[in-house]
Amino acid sequence: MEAIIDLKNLCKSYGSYVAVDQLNLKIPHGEIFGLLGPNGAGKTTSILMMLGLTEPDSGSAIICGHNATRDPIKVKRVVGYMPDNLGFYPQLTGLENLVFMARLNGLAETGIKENARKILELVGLKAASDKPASSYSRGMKQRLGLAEVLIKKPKLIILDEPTLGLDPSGVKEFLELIKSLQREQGLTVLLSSHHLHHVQQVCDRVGIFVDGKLLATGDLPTLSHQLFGNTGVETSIHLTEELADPAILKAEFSTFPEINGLIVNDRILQFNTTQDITPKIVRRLVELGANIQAISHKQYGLDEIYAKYFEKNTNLTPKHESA
Ligand SMILES: Nc1ncnc2c1ncn2[C@@H]1O[C@H](COP(=O)(O)OP(=O)(O)OP(=O)(O)O)[C@@H](O)[C@H]1O
Repeated sequence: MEAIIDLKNLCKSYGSYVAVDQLNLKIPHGEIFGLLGPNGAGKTTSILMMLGLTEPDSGSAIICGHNATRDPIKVKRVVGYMPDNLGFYPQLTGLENLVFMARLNGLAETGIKENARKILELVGLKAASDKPASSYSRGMKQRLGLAEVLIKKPKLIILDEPTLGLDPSGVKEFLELIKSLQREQGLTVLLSSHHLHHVQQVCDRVGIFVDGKLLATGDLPTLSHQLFGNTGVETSIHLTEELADPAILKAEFSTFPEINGLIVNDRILQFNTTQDITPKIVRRLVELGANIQAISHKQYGLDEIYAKYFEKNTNLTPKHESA
């Protein structure tokens, strides 16, 4: 299937500062992709190149089959973009703002208000449609921003830091809305964020973007695998007494294909495994006569993955400062 976003060797510098460095990325139809990176990583610059609003120094951005640099108008027709700094006419109602935006986008006048009302209902603003935008909370403004994006019936929506400034319940609700749009309307979504947990909640795949470089892409297990090898899960088992012969135990567990490592430290057994096989390990230990006192279990999440990438790349971070 043709990729909705197809970026090849995309580069952009501001003077001697490299903001985006050889960005390669394909996003298929129907995916929610999270571009995750700290402030200044180059996320907005990449998005602007995808929209044809900034010209790349080299490389290409093909969006829904159109070259963003050569055909920005065609890209604009099929992509809905929500920037991180939303602006509305405060004295106009939500409905009036939306109708105004629909006209700006050249949408047909027939049924324009009915359609706007439907979209406002879809994003959960039905009750507030006739209230001025100045009375909207941050979360409501984000929803109105999303409504403005959806009214042009885009194939792809690009959301730059959509959860910025929302409280935890606002974040949850907004992300659930995005997910339901993907499910019900088959939308493809690219969202940028520097919040790990937000991205983790909703994205099918994540790209970790640091210092202009896309360091890794994949779903959580894939990223975990790339970073931690096969040691994705750590299970620690505390026994009531020390083992008489740890070598026997090690030999026994060496036959488990999921186990990559076993460290025996007095009464503590630490298993590194490709997947969570805690019940299987416990069963075998009990069969071998071990008395278990406690079990703890840890699966690497996006936090560890993110931290690991930053740890790995701390030597890259000062690049900007030295520019
Ligand atoms: N027009 C510009 N002129 C010079 N430097 C720029 C320009 N636009 C962006 N930059 C620099 O390029 C780098 C990448 O910026 P960009 O806005 O793409 O990052 P970001 O990941 O979106 O971060 P943020 O979340 O802070 O917006 C930053 O260091 C920024 O200062």
